[in-house]
Amino acid sequence: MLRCRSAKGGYGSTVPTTEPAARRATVFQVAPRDAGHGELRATRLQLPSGSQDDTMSEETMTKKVSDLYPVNAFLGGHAAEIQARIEALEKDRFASRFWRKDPDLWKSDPENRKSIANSMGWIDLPDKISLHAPALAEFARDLRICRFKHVVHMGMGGSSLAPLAFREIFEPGAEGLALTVLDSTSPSTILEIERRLPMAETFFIEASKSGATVESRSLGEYFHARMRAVKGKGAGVHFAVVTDPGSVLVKLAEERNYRGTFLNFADIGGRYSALSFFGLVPAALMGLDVEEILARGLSMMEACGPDVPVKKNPGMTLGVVMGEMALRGRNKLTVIASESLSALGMWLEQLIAESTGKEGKGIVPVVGEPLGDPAVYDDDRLFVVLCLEDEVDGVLESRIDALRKAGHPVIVVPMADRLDLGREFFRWEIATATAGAILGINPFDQPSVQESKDITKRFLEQVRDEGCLVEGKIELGDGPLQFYGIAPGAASAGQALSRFLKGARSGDYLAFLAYLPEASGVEPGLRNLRGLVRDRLKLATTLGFGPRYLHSTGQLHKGGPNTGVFLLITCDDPEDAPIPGQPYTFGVLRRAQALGDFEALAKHGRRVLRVHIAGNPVKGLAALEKAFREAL
Ligand SMILES: O=P(O)(O)OC[C@H]1O[C@H](O)[C@H](O)[C@@H](O)[C@@H]1O
Repeated sequence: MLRCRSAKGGYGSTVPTTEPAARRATVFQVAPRDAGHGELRATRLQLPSGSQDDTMSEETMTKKVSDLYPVNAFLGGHAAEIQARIEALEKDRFASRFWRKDPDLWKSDPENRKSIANSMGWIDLPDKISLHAPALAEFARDLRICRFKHVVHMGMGGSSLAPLAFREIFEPGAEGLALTVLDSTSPSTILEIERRLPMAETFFIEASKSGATVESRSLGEYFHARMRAVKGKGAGVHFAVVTDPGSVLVKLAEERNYRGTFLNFADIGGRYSALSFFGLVPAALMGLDVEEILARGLSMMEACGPDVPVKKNPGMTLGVVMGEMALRGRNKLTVIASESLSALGMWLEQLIAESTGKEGKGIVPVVGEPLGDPAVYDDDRLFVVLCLEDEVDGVLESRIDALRKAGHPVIVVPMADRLDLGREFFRWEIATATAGAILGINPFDQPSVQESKDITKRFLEQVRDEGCLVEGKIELGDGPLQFYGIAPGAASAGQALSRFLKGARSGDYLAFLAYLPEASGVEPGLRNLRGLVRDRLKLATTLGFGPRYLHSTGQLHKGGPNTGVFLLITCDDPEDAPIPGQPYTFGVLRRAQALGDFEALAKHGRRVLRVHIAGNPVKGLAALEKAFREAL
């Protein structure tokens, strides 16, 4: 339902002063649908309450039941177990119960049953949200008419990773706005965006299901204050929120006359929200073909329907493979994504890690690790190849073939084109929820995420009370590297790392938790470290930039199996930015988040070491690589 209301503030102020008078008049014509005063038209898009409906219409589900989406799977000797599991699920009427949102497929205690029943609003999203695609296109058209050129999407985890995938995988449409996704508290990232984008032509989306996430709230306040400095009371026309009904953002948007309020379904968790307003609003503003993306999602939804046998269900069979492989020790789901699809890997990482990493169980997604020869991998891997059909070349094929020949299971998921992203979002959501049932966990909650947040809050209160963060004592300094939390007796960086890595066993993974700028030179430096550890120790490696990973793999790190070895890397911020209304800056917030997670990991008995880089992070990473070479 699209509801228009008028609000004070004027389009006039959003139009560059060079705007021809005729165009300005057109802008004003868009506005007065209800009030007729040439005032700002605010959009409020609310999804129908039918979201809680348990039943799919006959028509929807029988239209095109198909098994058109097979994955090409080599099961590395596990075909019999997988077949047996498929038969067991069939006997248990898994598919029809799944579509009836039966919580007992996962958990039977009252608390989990309630949480699961309230989290399955995503299963028919491609169908029920497609009604709203024209309204999204209209919203995007209004922004174009008002001469907006850029959109900044601010959100964390499930509220930003699908937009990031759209941003990285697609070129903006011919008339689309250029999308920037901001999911960081790094001062240099924030200031770079502020310097790069002309405020008068920039539109901001604050996306948060809860409306309470500290990063998104701080970013929203920062850029609203900046816009007010430029536009005064007219700042609101540059903003929209995507959130759940009743969140503080709804009220805020009303008070500040924001241009748009997109109310999502409350029964969809962040990581299952790609095809809801959280993913689709930025996609529409980029000028993407949202209707076609949803049509692809719908075709997968139908192929995964309640009447399709599990063995022909492209989402559930994938989930069975993921779950069964994990139970058999192959729980490092290693994504080999072609360059153009690498951002899909980041979305998948959150979906899989946060959904399955709990109760000491979990599937560890390994994304962005350089592809190696079969000999550098332990037998804890399940490989998944994500590629566009026309990107599969002889080199990739022969490398995949080598993995198969060495006995590693490999699944190839080809996409006909980029629009198939709609299809894959849906397939992997079904697959992950199915794998969750096999592992016997609730795939829709994230009980361990709060702990780091609580400790971070304690550090920030310390700043409020004492004026600064207390970081603990540097236990070893070696050139630009300063170590915290090392085993006693180490006299050099190499020795500190050697002692730290000594206990790493087959089946463990090394996670690099980088509170570093995502600037040129940093990522290659970290990539080198990953390659080194993987090749020398045969350990799976992961990389997360802080604070993004807290909302992605953070749950798995603390709630999953105690097989992670964590190297947390911080560095100095060369510049900083204030957070309106707070006694601390973005730089302090980010450091408090790093310290909060370090403490939470230690509390869970995880093996964790912190190294701080003094000065240039690229040089620091080079020193770290040298130390790793000494240690391994
Ligand atoms: O959308 P929000 O309420 O701001 O939540 C953003 C993120 O916050 C937490 O970290 C959760 O673990 C994520 O699942 C969620 O996506």
